[in-house]
Amino acid sequence: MAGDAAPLLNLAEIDGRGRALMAARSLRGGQIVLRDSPILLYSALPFTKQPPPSSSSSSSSAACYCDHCFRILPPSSSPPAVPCPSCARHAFCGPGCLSAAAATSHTPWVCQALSRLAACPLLDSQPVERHVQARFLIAACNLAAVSPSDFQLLLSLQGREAHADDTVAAARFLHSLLSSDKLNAFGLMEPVSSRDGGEVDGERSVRAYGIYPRASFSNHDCLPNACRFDYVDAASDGNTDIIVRMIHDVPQGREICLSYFPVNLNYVNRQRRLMEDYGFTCDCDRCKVEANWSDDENEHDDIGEDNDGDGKGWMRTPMNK
Ligand SMILES: C[S@@+](CC[C@H](N)C(=O)[O-])C[C@H]1O[C@@H](n2cnc3c(N)ncnc32)[C@H](O)[C@@H]1O
Repeated sequence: MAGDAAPLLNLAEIDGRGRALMAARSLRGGQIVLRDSPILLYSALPFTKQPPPSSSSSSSSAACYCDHCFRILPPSSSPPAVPCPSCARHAFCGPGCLSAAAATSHTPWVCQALSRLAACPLLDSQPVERHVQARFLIAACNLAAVSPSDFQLLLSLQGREAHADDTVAAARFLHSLLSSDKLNAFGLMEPVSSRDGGEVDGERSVRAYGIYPRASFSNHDCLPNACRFDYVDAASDGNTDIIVRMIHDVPQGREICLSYFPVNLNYVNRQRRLMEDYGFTCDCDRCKVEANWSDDENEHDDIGEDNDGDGKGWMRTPMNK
């Protein structure tokens, strides 16, 4: 992409689909075509009234994550996790993440905002999705303060520039931020073994969401030609980058698509999810075929395992994507 001497991907505008990633030259199956770093990361976990159990004393089977790099904190971590000195609610995998967080993702303002929200009695009646949206808004407002250029980039993903001069602009701004959360976030999945075998309601759950400015341009296809991977727990110093790898060869000029959820969903569930979460009807080659299947065939249970994951399921691993 941008900045490479001979880019593998370029950006194009496609009628009815908006911006899209295209193969700038022929690409091979297995080839890594994009590495991307997040401009924003936020926890996917609901707020709880109690501080999370400390990593050394926990007997809970639920996993705890570093609140900066989102690596798993092992139950008896050595060296132990470092709690935030102000709130003690948030923990970091080491002094490096603690000091990086204090300057970026867990500034004193974020710390106070999260603590106030956690103490808010109204929160109990809210669905997890609202908790996550609140986390996103706090992280996004903080980004505006700590990295205005990344904040502008975040807004540009929704095709809007920031105008904070009047009420309408402010409302648009908030709307665009919340849409951005829904449309552009990639889920970093919990490890397979962290909760009851890693499956919640049949799908792996998400530990954190990230906004990846270049990968965000990937459109959806129910039979994708690329998939994305993360390696959050693999690096000893934390790694929240994602990579996009080709599933098979494609010629120059072909659009590069991910699936926004597990590919094993049936036609009806895929269409429902795409309309509810992303606001479009999919007319990919697979949907054209499956649209003609009998009701019986289309309403069978989704089959197989969620074999990768991104909250939006597996291939694209943006929000739930
Ligand atoms: C993460 S964004 C992808 C980039 C987007 N096209 C853009 O211009 O910013 C997701 C949005 O892209 C559009 N989109 C993605 N896949 C599509 C598809 N297969 N058909 C139509 N629109 C699609 C939808 O508007 C969706 O909400």
